[in-house]
Amino acid sequence: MVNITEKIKEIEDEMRRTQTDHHSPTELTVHRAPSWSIERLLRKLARLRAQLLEPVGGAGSGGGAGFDVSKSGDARVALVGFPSVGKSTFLSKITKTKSEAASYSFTTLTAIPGVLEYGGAEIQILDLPGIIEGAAEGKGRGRQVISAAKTSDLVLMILDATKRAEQRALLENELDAVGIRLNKEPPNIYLKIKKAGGMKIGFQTPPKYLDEKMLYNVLRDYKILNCEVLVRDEFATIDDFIDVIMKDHRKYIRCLYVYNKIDSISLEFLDQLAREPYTAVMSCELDLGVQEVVERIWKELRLMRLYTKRKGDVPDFSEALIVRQDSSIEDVCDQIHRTLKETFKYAMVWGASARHVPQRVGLSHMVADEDVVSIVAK
Ligand SMILES: Nc1nc2c(ncn2[C@@H]2O[C@H](COP(=O)(O)OP(=O)(O)OP(=O)(O)O)[C@@H](O)[C@H]2O)c(=O)[nH]1
Ligand SMILES: [K+]
Ligand SMILES: [Mg+2]
Repeated sequence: MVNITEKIKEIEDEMRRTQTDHHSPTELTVHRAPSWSIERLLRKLARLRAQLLEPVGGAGSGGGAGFDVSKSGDARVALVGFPSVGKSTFLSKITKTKSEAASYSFTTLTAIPGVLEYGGAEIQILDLPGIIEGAAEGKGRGRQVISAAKTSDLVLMILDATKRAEQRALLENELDAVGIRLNKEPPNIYLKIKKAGGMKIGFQTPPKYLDEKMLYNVLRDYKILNCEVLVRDEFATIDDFIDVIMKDHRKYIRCLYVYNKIDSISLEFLDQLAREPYTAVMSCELDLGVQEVVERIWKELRLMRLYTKRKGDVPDFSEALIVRQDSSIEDVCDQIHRTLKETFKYAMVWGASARHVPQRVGLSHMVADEDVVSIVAK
């Protein structure tokens, strides 16, 4: 068998020759459309690199495991997208890690972690191989990529603003197929499986898309014969109900759609993209909007930075304590130490959550971003 890596090298050499043959140095602008022969070589290269991604033993044997990269920092963000949309370029821009970027597809063959430092927080950014249609069924490293996405706190779906609009829905379908629900809350349906007593099905408000018979049939399909169901959402669908039954295999993750390469689209189209929900636009090449995307990442992660202060000392602004939004002093205690709550007497709070500064508060007080907190123990 001919070595794929050698073949790839041959094509890369040929591309280099073609490029220097056809263009004088002054013509070498970034936005130049590739010539026909270059395009052919790029396609060939992508095909070969896709073979490198195929799991040994054929498609589908890649299994459900992600890449062997341990989680670190305060949160994990996965860069998911089709090949060559600029995932690696973005990682190299916002972290100190350099991930190889090139004009051919499947440049990245494994998960490359980088650390984004944001106001004292450390966010792990995972650059991943590009995925293609059929990824959920195990095409390429698709399964592995999707598993990595499943472990993240935020999916950053990187899209190429110059490519057709369907790319977004195609990717969403791939993630949906393995139980990832983007920007969705778990359905508001109560289900308790029991040992006996038959099915008890109730609706809090008259349902629009469901009835008792439909739920009964689904439950029977899943061999759940004894249970209690209360549908609290009048707009719940059968798919929502199945998600509740399959809740151990569902993951609700926030997603930010990021259109890259806006340097190559019209202003009108840019304006249209930027208005879509959960969407940001950027050009890594021209360094446009990149910092805004970083800020959106921080916002979507819904984290807060707190600073601690010892009695009589100045606050320690060198190291932030990272907690989820909607955290109380009790959550803060748990974050600092497992048993701190037991000796907790009161806390002093400076900042946006304090009615007057400082405010003396108890465990149930809700903190705000950039508050300074001093815990006083018994
Ligand atoms: N015009 C333009 N090109 C860009 C931009 N960002 C990245 N590129 C180019 O897009 C190509 C692909 O970039 P990569 O960072 O390798 O893309 P990727 O998504 O990591 O690709 P794979 O790892 O192969 O999936 C490279 O030639 C980049 O120089 C941008 O903002 N505008
Ligand atoms: K690439
Ligand atoms: Mg890459």
